[in-house]
Amino acid sequence: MANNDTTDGSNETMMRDDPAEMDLDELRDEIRSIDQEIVERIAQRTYVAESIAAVKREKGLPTTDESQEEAVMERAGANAEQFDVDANLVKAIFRLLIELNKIEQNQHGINDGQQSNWDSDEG
Ligand SMILES: C=C(O[C@@H]1C=C(C(=O)O)C=C[C@H]1O)C(=O)O
Repeated sequence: MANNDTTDGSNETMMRDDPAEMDLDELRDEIRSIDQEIVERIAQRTYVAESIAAVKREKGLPTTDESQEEAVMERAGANAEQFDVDANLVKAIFRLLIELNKIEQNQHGINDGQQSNWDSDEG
């Protein structure tokens, strides 16, 4: 087996076995493990954003920062291109991650009055 240690934050998919030599169950195990890592990293991203929101609150700043959001989106597009995946779809995922943070921040009572794009009376 290849070295599957992912703790260094490197792009682990590049380090793993050749998919052509893995059977379906092994490949689906690989996906399951990656899916768990993705959700874990999303949770970590949300946790850091909550810390940022707390600092902003201390400083009397709004939680939403549109110029920072634009920088995040631009970075997402550049990273997508680097790894040869569809930049627009990756940016759509990052738009959702930003919205997730805003919803979490609202739920923790640190709403600055700005609505998330996903806030709605319906649903
Ligand atoms: C995390 C921050 O707060 C909000 C959430 C962002 C995000 O999820 O990337 C970006 C900008 C802010 O609207 C931040 O300002 O960095």
